[in-house]
Amino acid sequence: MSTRKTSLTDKQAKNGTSKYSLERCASVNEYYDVAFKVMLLGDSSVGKTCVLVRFKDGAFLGGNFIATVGIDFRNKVVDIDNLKVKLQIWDTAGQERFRSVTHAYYRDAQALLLLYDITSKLSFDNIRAWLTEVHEYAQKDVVIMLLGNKADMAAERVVKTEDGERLAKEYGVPFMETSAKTGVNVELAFLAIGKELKHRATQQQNEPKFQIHDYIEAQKHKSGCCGHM
Ligand SMILES: Nc1nc2c(ncn2[C@@H]2O[C@H](COP(=O)(O)OP(=O)(O)OP(=O)(O)O)[C@@H](O)[C@H]2O)c(=O)[nH]1
Repeated sequence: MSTRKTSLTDKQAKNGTSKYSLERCASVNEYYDVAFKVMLLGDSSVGKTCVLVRFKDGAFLGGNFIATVGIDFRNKVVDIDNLKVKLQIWDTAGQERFRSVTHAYYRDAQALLLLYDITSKLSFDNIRAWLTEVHEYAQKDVVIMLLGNKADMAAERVVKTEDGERLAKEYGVPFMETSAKTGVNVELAFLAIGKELKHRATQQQNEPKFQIHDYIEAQKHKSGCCGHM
């Protein structure tokens, strides 16, 4: 596996923290009922690593940008409907030169979070190319969610929320804007994916199908947030 598990550690080191390896060991034996693999995809610097760190640790990796090399992963166990669900989250390098490495992991993923940066038109335009790759390499029934990240950077925004919504609708995937910096919608994105996967895995025949779009909208209203920031 041509991974460099130090990629995040480098980022952490830049930020003066080094707790990751300890956490990883501590979580090895954490109890769970069911496990799913989730992959983060999108252009380099859209914020994949930061979104993952926000979800895992509730922290923001600010400072200098250090690109992920190859692929890295983190686990988090979350409670979903009284079940311990382990999300094994693969953080891929967005840079073109690592594409062949990441292709090898697509087929094992049960869900894909596809990110763009709301301050980068190019990263948004490239989403179609990412979706083409997804259709080529991923499982047919993979769960996909589109995330417009860096929603805190309102002054630099170049991609409108409606454009993200329109694209998501075109591909029939759920959408929300997130911020790894403020944390907005990050947990919701992972929990919605976890719920969808858990329902798929445990659903009884006569049970109503879980509606991920409805769940996301209901949670946004519950939190009193517009859901776009
Ligand atoms: N303001 C703001 N900055 C962010 C946010 N998310 C990420 N960043 C910054 O964007 C830069 C890139 O973030 P990363 O998470 O390393 O990007 P990546 O998508 O993992 O990049 P690759 O590893 O090259 O694929 C860093 O400087 C982060 O601090 C966000 O939500 N808001």
